[in-house]
Amino acid sequence: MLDSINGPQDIKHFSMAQLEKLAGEIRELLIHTVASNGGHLAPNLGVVELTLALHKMFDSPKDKIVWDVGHQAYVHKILTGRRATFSTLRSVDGISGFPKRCESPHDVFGAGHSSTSISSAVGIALARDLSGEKYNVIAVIGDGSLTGGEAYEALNHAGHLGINLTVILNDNEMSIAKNVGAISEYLAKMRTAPTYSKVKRDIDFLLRSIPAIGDSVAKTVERLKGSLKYLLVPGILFEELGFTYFGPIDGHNIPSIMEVLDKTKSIKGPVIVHIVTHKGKGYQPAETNPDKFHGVGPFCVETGAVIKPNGKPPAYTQIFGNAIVKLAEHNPDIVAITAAMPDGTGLQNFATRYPKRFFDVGIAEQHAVTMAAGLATQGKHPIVAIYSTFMQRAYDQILHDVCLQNLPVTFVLDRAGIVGEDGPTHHGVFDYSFLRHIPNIIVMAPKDENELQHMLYSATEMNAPVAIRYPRGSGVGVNLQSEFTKLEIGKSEILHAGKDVVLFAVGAMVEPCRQAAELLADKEIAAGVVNSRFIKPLDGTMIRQAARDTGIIVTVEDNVVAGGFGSAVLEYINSQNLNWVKILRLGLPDKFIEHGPRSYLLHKYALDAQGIANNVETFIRQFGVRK
Ligand SMILES: Cc1ncc(C[n+]2csc(CCOP(=O)(O)OP(=O)(O)O)c2C)c(N)n1
Ligand SMILES: CC(=O)[C@@H](O)[C@H](O)COP(=O)(O)O
Ligand SMILES: [Mg+2]
Repeated sequence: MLDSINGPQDIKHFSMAQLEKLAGEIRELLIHTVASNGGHLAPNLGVVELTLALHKMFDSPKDKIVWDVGHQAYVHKILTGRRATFSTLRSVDGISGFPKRCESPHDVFGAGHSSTSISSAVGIALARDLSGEKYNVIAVIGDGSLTGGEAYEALNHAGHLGINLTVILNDNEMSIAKNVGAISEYLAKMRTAPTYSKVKRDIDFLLRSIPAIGDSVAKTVERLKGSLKYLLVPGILFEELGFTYFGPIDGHNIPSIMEVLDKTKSIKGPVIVHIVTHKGKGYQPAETNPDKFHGVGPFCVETGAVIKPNGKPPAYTQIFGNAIVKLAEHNPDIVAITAAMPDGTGLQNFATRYPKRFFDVGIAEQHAVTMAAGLATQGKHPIVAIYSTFMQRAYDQILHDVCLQNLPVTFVLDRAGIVGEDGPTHHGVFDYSFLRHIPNIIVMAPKDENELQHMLYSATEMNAPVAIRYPRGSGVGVNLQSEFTKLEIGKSEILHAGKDVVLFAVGAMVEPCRQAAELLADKEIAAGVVNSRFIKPLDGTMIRQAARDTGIIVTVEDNVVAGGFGSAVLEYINSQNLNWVKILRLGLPDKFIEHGPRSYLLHKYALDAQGIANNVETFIRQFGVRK
């Protein structure tokens, strides 16, 4: 049946039985494709029936379906002409793991970062109304994404406008980990909102108990009041914002979903449909561990065991997670904050060990940073662990709330540089550029796992805003030191000298530069290598030394060249009138980097040893090696 699907029109005539059968086939395709390619399995298994109902009841791409985060849009892609290419999911030149406008007219809005769907849907609906066109606009947002502030900005505005649009709230009680927050608790109450019969029972109980006047009656009245509130106006929060609320309904019951969607078409103004789903539905390992199968690497379908590349050194994430626990033992002021990603950032051990000093704020990066600033004003030392790409959300909070007040907050940016298959929405390649120009901040990047430990310790001893960034995945594989040492701010280190050129490498680029120097030596080019360590403040002494010794400097970073580390060195050289210096800046170009394996992309963009060596050799030949 699935092989006959080449577009949503192919399911319009399907019966319920056929749709149920198709759902089973889609689940099989999801499981086997993600088992091979990796990806977001649990979220997609949870929206199979919803997506079928949406494409049955609406007419995409005339009707616009917007996905929040979009990590759960695989079924949408399968139904909208990408079944045959679905096996290329997240692979080089294959289809993206997120909606992309350039990939299909059915992908009406690109996504990857959370809580944007309602805002974009409002914009699309406004454009529709301004041009007098007629079509439905639907935003699909998860309960986790509904913890993101932008979602409320959009709900507030949509209610104010009274605009015609439908929000589908996919409530599976999960963000990546278990969902957090008062909204999540409110949704739980609505999921378990008392049915009429329960309220009736309460009333009966009350009446029977009148002779026994006392606290039992008072409690019952209280309970009755609580019940009535949810019974008489379920979804009161949304209703008060101007939405018509439907739900909660079974998000795996296609006829129920279709019935409600049909009703929404005739309702004026914004509508919210609250569906309840099971993340990972249809694949036992994912149903049991929806957090592990939220985003998963290749795995064995039979057992659900993730296929781990053997012999890999521990990930930087793990090094950070262990180091922060160790530091917290001796420093009671250390508190840790995550924005809905305790596992991804490595804070789960800290959370277990120091539950009172750990805060998961939900997908709320802006709140996380300003809350950290508040904590810092009262003597705490917050460690804010947020992926580089998601830290972009909190740029003004870093600048305005932390750095302007020069508060001791440590930002730990995991997934910096090229992340790989998540692609352009997730590569953390801008943080050097959006951080280094902010006054008061110190920006560091470790060459290996030991230096990460030293940087973390140093940051907790510096009474200033500090950012530390490191890449996704394994470290270099050095023997881990048990002692953490304090680094001198702004001090870099010479790894080895070279009379022809000096490579100023930073962070994850140090190791490939060390290897590149060996390749260059075979070409009789003596390249020095500096582990720069600090993107801000720069080690001016080292730069001036290199200017005098070789007059040729190459900077290497896994950040965009524009405004990055190399730009900082260039500015410094200019400010010191070192006009004879020739400088080559290696890094990522002024474009969004596509998805693909991290190693493949580093090679493609010449940020592996061979690429760096080739570029340096070409540059040197151009200016002649100093005799
Ligand atoms: C701004 C931002 N922060 C964090 C993330 C990481 N992230 C991706 S999906 C997700 C959880 C989404 O939960 P929900 O919306 O409930 O979708 P579900 O996976 O449960 O279907 C998070 C935290 C992100 N994509 N964007
Ligand atoms: C969809 C999303 O934003 C997250 O699931 C992200 O893909 C996690 O990235 P890691 O797999 O690097 O933790
Ligand atoms: Mg969820």
